[in-house]
Amino acid sequence: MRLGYSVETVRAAEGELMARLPEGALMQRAAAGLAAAAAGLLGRVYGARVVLLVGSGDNGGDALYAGARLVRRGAGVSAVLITPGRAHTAGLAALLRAGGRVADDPYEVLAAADLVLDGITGIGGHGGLRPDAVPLARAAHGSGAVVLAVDLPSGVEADTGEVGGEAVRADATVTFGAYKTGLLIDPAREYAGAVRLVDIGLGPHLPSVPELEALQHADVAHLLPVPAAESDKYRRGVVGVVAGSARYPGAAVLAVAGALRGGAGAVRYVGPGSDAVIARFPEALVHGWPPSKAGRVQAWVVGPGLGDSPGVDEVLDSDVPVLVDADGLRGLDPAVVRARSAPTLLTPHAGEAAALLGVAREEVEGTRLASVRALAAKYGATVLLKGSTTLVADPDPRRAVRVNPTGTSWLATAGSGDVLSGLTGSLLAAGLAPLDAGSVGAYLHGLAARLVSRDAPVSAHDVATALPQAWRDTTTP
Ligand SMILES: NC(=O)C1=CN([C@@H]2O[C@H](COP(=O)(O)OP(=O)(O)OC[C@H]3O[C@@H](n4cnc5c(N)ncnc54)[C@H](OP(=O)(O)O)[C@@H]3O)[C@@H](O)[C@H]2O)[C@@H](O)CC1
Ligand SMILES: [K+]
Repeated sequence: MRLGYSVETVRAAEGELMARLPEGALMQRAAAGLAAAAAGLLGRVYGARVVLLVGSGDNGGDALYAGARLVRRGAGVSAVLITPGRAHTAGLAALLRAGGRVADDPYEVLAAADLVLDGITGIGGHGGLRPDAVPLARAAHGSGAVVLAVDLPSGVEADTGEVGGEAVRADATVTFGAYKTGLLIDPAREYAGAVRLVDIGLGPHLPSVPELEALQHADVAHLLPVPAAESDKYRRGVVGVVAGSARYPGAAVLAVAGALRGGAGAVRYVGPGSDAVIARFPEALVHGWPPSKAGRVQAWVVGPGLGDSPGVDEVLDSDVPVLVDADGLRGLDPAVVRARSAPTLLTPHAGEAAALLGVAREEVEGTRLASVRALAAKYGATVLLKGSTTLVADPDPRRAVRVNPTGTSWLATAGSGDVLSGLTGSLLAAGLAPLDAGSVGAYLHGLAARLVSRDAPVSAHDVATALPQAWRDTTTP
């Protein structure tokens, strides 16, 4: 599991650790890790041209000390001081002592740089880059040099992943002690490039529950349902799907395609897409209206391609977990969801989430973490917010929000959400808790898309077909 922490949590842990160490020791650990990563990116340090963008805080201090280490290995290092006279005093002295220099013309050194260390702001920065830093960040980006962000790309919000104004676009980021939540969430995640964590000994001082969790293969393998020897299809779980309409029969087929590959022992389908479903999947059990007469299920999926067809009220009336997606979310009443005796999992994209919250879509896209938490609180439900970084929030605000690391922009394709609904509903029926079902579903779905896409467009059908391979990949050590 990759864990993300808020600035407040990181600062508290740093404070505890710093109290036990000699002054400056923590910054030296950070600078050593940063210099090693910089050397790795450069390949050959001797003779390389390195530029440090140095802000007025400790983030600039890290860059200056790392710069001093690179000078000692033969690099030519120039510091660009964003606010001259306010750079980290001891760090600047160390750089100059080692043989580094302060740049006379920032744009000249940037144009010739092999590597730029972005030490303008770290966890102390707010509100995007200030105007004096903006042209320098742009020049770094346009220079052809590798841009390595110190702790965070300067200008992104460390806690939320929001990017309020301009920010540094990094090729890679070295972050200290713990992932900051913003590094795992778009849009900031995109600005960070490849993120490497440098251990500075913070671990024992961090709380056991982070703000954010990203599952990795081993976590998913641990959560996936495995049938016992004596399992029959009913014990493995039966998932019911209410989806599709005369207008969108394909949504029914795709939701069932996902459900058949999510570990449940059987899939029941109820709705106007029966003919299409049975023609494609003879193994599905199709039933006439209403869902309550379809026989026992352990979880329902309702909504994909439903149009104005009924189904949501009937399914929410049941006493088993329900996943509500797409058309099922339209006008969904929080009181009805809150009154349910079994868990509910909502799976909106940003537009649907915006409608449920009564805000603009852009607001949800720019504040994904706050939005998913707000929806989970409003509905008393688990919420999976689909998008460039899919987030899953539990209704209990003390639980960490899960962030999906396997997404790919090729997944933004018609019908892929229907596959995800079916898959995740199937995991619910197989007995996973909603937070686990949502995060494991998103993980497998993203991985399946990557497997079939390999940087080319994919169809939702392809994604469903690749799910068994994604499952196998996560469970094969
Ligand atoms: N604590 C530790 O143990 C360790 C911390 N470490 C490192 O320290 C970093 C945190 O350092 P920090 O707290 O000094 O804040 P930091 O991110 O440098 O920025 C604050 C300065 O930036 C300025 N500024 C603010 N907004 C701005 C903007 N939009 N655009 C431009 N400038 C802006 C603001 O200026 P002011 O408002 O005062 O004018 C203020 O002076 C952390 O990320 C990690 O790298 C590591 O060494 C490991 C040990
Ligand atoms: K930075």
